[in-house]
Order: sequence, then structure tokens, then C-alpha cells
Amino acid sequence: MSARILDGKALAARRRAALATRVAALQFRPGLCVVRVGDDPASGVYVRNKDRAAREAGFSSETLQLPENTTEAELLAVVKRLNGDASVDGILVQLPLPGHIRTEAVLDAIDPAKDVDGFHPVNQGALMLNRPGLVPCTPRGVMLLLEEAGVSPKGARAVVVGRSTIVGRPVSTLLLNADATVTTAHSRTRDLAAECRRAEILVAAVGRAGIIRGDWIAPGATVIDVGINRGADGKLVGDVAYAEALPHAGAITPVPGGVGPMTIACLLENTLEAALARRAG
Ligand SMILES: NC(=O)C1=CN([C@@H]2O[C@H](COP(=O)(O)OP(=O)(O)OC[C@H]3O[C@@H](n4cnc5c(N)ncnc54)[C@H](OP(=O)(O)O)[C@@H]3O)[C@@H](O)[C@H]2O)C=CC1
Ligand SMILES: Nc1nc(=O)c2c([nH]1)NC[C@@H]1CN(c3ccc(C(=O)N[C@@H](CCC(=O)O)C(=O)O)cc3)C=[N+]21
Repeated sequence: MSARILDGKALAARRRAALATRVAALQFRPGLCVVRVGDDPASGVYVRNKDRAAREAGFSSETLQLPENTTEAELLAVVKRLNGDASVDGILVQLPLPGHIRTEAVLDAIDPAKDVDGFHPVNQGALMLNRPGLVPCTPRGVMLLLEEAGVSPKGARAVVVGRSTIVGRPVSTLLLNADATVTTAHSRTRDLAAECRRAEILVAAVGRAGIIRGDWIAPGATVIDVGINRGADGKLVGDVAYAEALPHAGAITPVPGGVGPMTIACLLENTLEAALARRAG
């Protein structure tokens, strides 16, 4: 038996097409602004993909490229200007930021109503309380892939490997809000293999190529691989040893073509949601 492949690229394309239809019917263009400090080559691809996807869906999209030596105060001033700019519905500050800038200070400065990444404490708090708010894009993409796979989290044993504020924690919270029984594993987890083997839904968000081995996957489990790593040959690979996992998993996301494209689709959905909510007052 070989796992069903969950095609995030196709699902994301369908969601972007549906968005384009909705946006075309509006009296205004929702606006996304991406702020990038320095030019980390890995984030270059992502920023370009976002920009293209946004324009194709009928959004206005702007990328502010600031120099590596931008000070925290200068970046905060840019964020404040965007907060006050009525044509900007969504603000995304590309992470990671250079080491001399405090990421928290910058994320805290973004107007929560324009925080389309869902990283502001107000939005993260709303998520924790299971209240309405802007939900982080990659975690939303994970939930949509589960839905697409026909896998209900309700009552299921879910294991999330990783507890970062941008992926692991919000994925665990969304799964809990969807009535899964959630275990969050991390670098101090005593026996990671044993935790993974218990999972009916396994989400890997670690950032280490192939750390999740095939025999850690319970027969028929649904595996969502968030990891984006460069393999030895320069190609993108996930956190799950993909070929090993195929005979064990019931369904699995590939890398590339799994969670990554969903992140961008969800970013645009959040931008439209923010635009409509702000105009509704
Ligand atoms: N597809 C997409 O759209 C996106 C993909 N990514 C990718 O997802 C991955 C994770 O990203 P991110 O959450 O930002 O990464 P972080 O580095 O912020 O977090 C990694 C997490 O993995 C845990 N971890 C590290 N080593 C181990 C280990 N040996 N065993 C168990 N747990 C471990 C860490 O534990 P501890 O907390 O104890 O340090 C931490 O919680 C990366 O590959 C990133 O590129 C990220 C964002 C979007
Ligand atoms: N403020 C902020 N928000 C983020 O959401 C954010 C961030 N900073 N910093 C970096 C990470 C990483 N991330 C990705 C999104 C899409 C793909 C993606 O589209 N991946 C494609 C492949 C892309 C390629 O070919 O290189 C795929 O997996 O198929 C990858 C990575 C968002 N992040």
C-alpha cells in the first residue's frame, strides 16, 4: 500500500482562483504590503511568489525592500506608516529579521487588524481562546489540507513536532480547537519516535531534513510535512523521510507542492478577510 499524495499546489491554485473571482466583484483592490529587511536569498523566492500570486488574484501588492543595516527604529517607523495607510489592508514583515532588530518589538507594532501573518499577540491570543481573529497562514494551510484529505481531527490523536510561534504552536492550537487530542513534541521530547508512532495525524515542523523516519509513522496515518529544507543535492526536502514514509502513511504531503503553496493562498485569504473586516468597521 502506498500513501495518497495530498496535492497542496492544486488545492492552493483552486483557492486562489476562487479568491480572484471574489476580488473581481469588489469595488476596491485589497492591498498587501510585504516588508523585507536585507536579502536572505531563501526568502527572495518566497517574496516573489507571494507578489505574483497576489497580483494574479487581483490584489495590489507592494514589496518594500529595506537595507540589511536598517535600524529597529527605522523599521518601526515604516510599520507605523503602513498601519496608517488606508490603501494597505495587510502587512507582512518577512522573517527572520537581522539579529540587531528585536522581532517581537516589530510584530507587536503591526496593527492587529492588518496582521495577515497572524503573529501579533492579540491574534495569537484570540486563537488560543478559540475566538475570531487572523490565523497564521501555514497552520491554516495545514488544517485545509486535512480537510481536503477528508481527515477529521475530531477525537483523533494528533502529534505536532515543533513549537515555534509561527508554525508548531498555532498548529497545535488549531488542532485542539478542532477537538483533536494533541501532543506537541520539540527538541526536549524524550522519545520522539515513540510519540510519533502514536499519531493518527502527524505534523512535522522542525526544519531538519528527513528527521521523521518511515517506521515512526503509524499504519495509515495522515502526515503533513511543513519542513522546507535544502537537501545535499540542493533540492527542497521536508522533515519527513518521504520515500520511507510512503508505504506506512495513509496520506502525505510532498515537499515541494504540499504546505508551501497553501501558505501563500492563506495569506491572500487573510488579506481579503482583513480588508473586508476593516471596511465593515
Ligand atoms: N511550508 C511553509 O509554508 C513554511 C515552512 N516552514 C518550515 O518549517 C520548518 C519549521 O519552521 P519554524 O517553526 O519556523 O522553525 P523553528 O526553528 O522556529 O522551530 C523548530 C521547532 O522544531 C523543534 N526541534 C528542533 N530540533 C528538534 C529535534 N531534534 N527533535 C524534535 N524537535 C526539534 C524545536 O524545538 P525547541 O522549541 O525545543 O527548540 C522548535 O520547536 C522549517 O523547515 C521552515 O523552513 C516555516 C514556515 C512556513
Ligand atoms: N512573516 C513571515 N511569514 C511567513 O509565512 C514566512 C516568513 N515570514 N518567512 C519564511 C517562511 C517560509 N515560508 C514559505 C512559504 C511558502 C513557501 C512555498 O511556496 N514553497 C513551495 C516551493 C517554493 C520553491 O520552489 O522554493 C513549495 O513548498 O512547494 C515556502 C516557504 C513562509 N514564511
